[in-house]
Amino acid sequence: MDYQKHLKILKETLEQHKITPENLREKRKSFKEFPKQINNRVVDAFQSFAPFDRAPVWMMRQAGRYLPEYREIKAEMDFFATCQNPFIAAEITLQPTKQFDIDAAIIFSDILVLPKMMGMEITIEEKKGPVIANPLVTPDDIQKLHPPNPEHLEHVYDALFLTRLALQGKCNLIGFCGAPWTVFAYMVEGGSSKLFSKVKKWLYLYTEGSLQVLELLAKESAKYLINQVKQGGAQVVQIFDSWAGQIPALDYIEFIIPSLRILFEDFKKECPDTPLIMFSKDQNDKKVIIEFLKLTYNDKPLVDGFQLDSNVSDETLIKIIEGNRTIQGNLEPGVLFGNPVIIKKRISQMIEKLQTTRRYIVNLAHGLTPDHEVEKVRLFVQESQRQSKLYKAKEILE
Ligand SMILES: Cc1c2[nH]c(c1CCC(=O)O)Cc1[nH]c(c(CCC(=O)O)c1C)Cc1[nH]c(c(CCC(=O)O)c1C)Cc1[nH]c(c(C)c1CCC(=O)O)C2
Repeated sequence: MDYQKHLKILKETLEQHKITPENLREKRKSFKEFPKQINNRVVDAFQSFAPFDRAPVWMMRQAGRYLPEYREIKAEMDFFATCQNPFIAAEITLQPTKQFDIDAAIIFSDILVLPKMMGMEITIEEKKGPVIANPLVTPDDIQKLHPPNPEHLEHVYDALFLTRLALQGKCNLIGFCGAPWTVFAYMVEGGSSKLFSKVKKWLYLYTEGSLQVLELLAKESAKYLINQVKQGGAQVVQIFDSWAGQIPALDYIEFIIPSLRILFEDFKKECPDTPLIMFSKDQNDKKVIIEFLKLTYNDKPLVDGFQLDSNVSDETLIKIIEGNRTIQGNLEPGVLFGNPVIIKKRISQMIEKLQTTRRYIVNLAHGLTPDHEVEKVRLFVQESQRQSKLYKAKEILE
């Protein structure tokens, strides 16, 4: 397949830097300095005193099937093939930055890329989502897992590098990985699940084996994120714990946070200045946030910001603000199915509530889905920026 014809946004960058499939790796490894950062709003949202005109805006799953230009590529390529081709992955990452005036690009990849490289056989099937052919059934299966061959993840760093070059400093670049618990849940359930009974059986019956896998994933995820920053040029990282809400806060604190702590600490030892955002979806209990706030390394926070879903309580919000951490979120993406009146109203309410802190990044409560409309997404971006500016101006007048 001639994938090169799909490289529309990236074309100019490739020509300018004379990058070809043959020399990409070598160019990246010998590269010195990325273009100067013109828009640093997302990184600045982690510093209380950075200059501020409005809150930054980006959206989870901003690259994906709701964009016709993504569907065009996807019609010809398998999902993991798009992730593994750094040119295509960079092109798809850039697509939403052409459509909307967003302040960050998040690298096009998937949380399942890492377990795929650790021995899990994963495909993404239409309508079903991820399907794993060799799930972990009993603790004996842990032997099937192996650390990823570092070579096999280089394509992700290549894609980040190409994207960072092409962005020309016009917005920040975010790297990511799945949280150990969520990745483990896929590895055991064999795909998406409603009940999560298999992974719960592991956690409560095969506890030792579960903790062993969680720790292995934590260590490998940290290395992966460090490389996304140091090799690829990611400026912020986010950890997606999509299934955090499947177990009670008590168990999350006892069984899950210790592995996250390993991940955070390993990462921060190598990348102390790169902001880290944690997304523990549907796990907004104040007790969990307090545990995260307690985690430090060299007296510096391990978690710099929290991606929040729409159910967050005022008590939890106050803890985060008092802890001087950044808030990201949290408009229910379903609101964007509504008419402009309700969309604008909900954005206004979100900003009134969350922009009370300088450390705020506008986002959704979870990802965009294939049924979102490009024009409504555009309205979200534009209206969030407009209202954020107005809110800031009002604050100055008061
Ligand atoms: C749980 C999870 C996964 N992947 C991810 C999560 C955590 C966030 C969340 O809770 O949504 C994270 C993810 N997946 C993808 C990104 C890319 C960057 C972005 O635009 O945000 C990110 C950040 C691309 C993708 N990952 C996937 C797609 C759809 C693949 C396709 O085009 O067919 C995309 C664009 C596949 C995937 N991958 C996964 C699922 C459940 C699916 C199927 C969902 C679907 O079909 O929409 C696992």
